[in-house]
Amino acid sequence: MIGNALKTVRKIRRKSPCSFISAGLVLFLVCFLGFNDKLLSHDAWVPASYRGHLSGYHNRDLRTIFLGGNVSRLQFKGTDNGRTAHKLFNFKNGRNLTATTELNLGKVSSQTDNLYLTQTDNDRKRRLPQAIIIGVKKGGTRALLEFLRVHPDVKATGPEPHFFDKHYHKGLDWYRSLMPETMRNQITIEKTPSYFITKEVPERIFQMSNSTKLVLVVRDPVTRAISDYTQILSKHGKSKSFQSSAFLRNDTTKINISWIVIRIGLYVKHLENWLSVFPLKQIHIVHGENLVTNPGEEVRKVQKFLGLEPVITDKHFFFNERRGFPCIKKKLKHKRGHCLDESKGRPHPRLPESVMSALRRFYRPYNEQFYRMTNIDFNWT
Ligand SMILES: Nc1ncnc2c1ncn2[C@@H]1O[C@H](COP(=O)(O)OS(=O)(=O)O)[C@@H](OP(=O)(O)O)[C@H]1O
Repeated sequence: MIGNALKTVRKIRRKSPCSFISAGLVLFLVCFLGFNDKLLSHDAWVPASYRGHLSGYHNRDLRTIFLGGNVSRLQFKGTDNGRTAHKLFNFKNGRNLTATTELNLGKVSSQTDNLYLTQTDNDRKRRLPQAIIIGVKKGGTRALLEFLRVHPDVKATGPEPHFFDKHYHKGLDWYRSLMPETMRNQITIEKTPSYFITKEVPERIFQMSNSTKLVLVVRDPVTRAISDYTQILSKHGKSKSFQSSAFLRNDTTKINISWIVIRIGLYVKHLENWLSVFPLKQIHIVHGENLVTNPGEEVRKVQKFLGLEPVITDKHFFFNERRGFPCIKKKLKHKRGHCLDESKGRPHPRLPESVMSALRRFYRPYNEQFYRMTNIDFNWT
């Protein structure tokens, strides 16, 4: 039979080469499509809470599903009155499902539901950050980054890249190589608190992208300075006293502005430099004290500023009495959460009241200018 078939094929090729080529083409398409379909079906069933490449998550009753990523086929398997039921979505040319896309799953619903996903183009790659936490040192920048990281649409660098202040000569490709891989719908973010006080940084970030979203966490400059000094003590062991560095000739009315620990707290001066390049609306300011007492509120505002779904809510936070700080649950269903390490929230040395009031007096006019510049009253004493 095979011999006869081969003979017929040879006959057609001799007599009509065109129809032979067309037949071959049709055969190829059939094979390719069939094979392709098999490839698609090789994707595994995954739990509905799967967040992997698609950063998908579902709401409590599992009747709708929210996904991010480009998907060509999405199948939902669950139960309907005890019977297995399927719901299939076919997106012919792929569909970019954003975090707000709602797909109606109809009656398919149960706790054991599974998702079957096929992505056309996940477009995973390293991207330059669209958002940067620019400071301020000791303001609570690590806490904010760790909180934001819980959001499925946020990817962050671990260590501080220090690209725009220390490693600028290495170029943007070097900077990009430090970034985590992201999907198109995800936001890449990094934090380097020294950017805030480095003169050249705003212009350099603007050159990278003038739409970069900037986040600044500020904290009472007096406690910030003591926090900074505490870090110096912990790194260098016994150090000069706070007073001997902060005041000239031990005179509490003569503040040593050239000491970096004092200078960082002149927020208005540094912000002026940023506002010569970026409009204020592109800089979101986080209230550092409120980030400790009401993290849910501050994170909600940051999510809004970054154009993210308000995934992280008050429910994600719990207060750790021993640490005296809020910690975060990566998933609501988790019993335990993630607290920052012991280098955050160190006990501060107690300074004499005369030193404290001299510092408060010194910072007050700068703080008031800062409130006016930002239109926010931080109420620092
Ligand atoms: N949730 C939570 N857990 C722990 N610590 C918290 C938290 N929220 C804010 N903070 C405050 O963050 C301060 C450290 O700030 P930074 O992370 O910006 O420091 S650094 O510039 O990266 O060194 C750190 O300062 P110190 O208390 O002086 O150590 C904390 O007061």
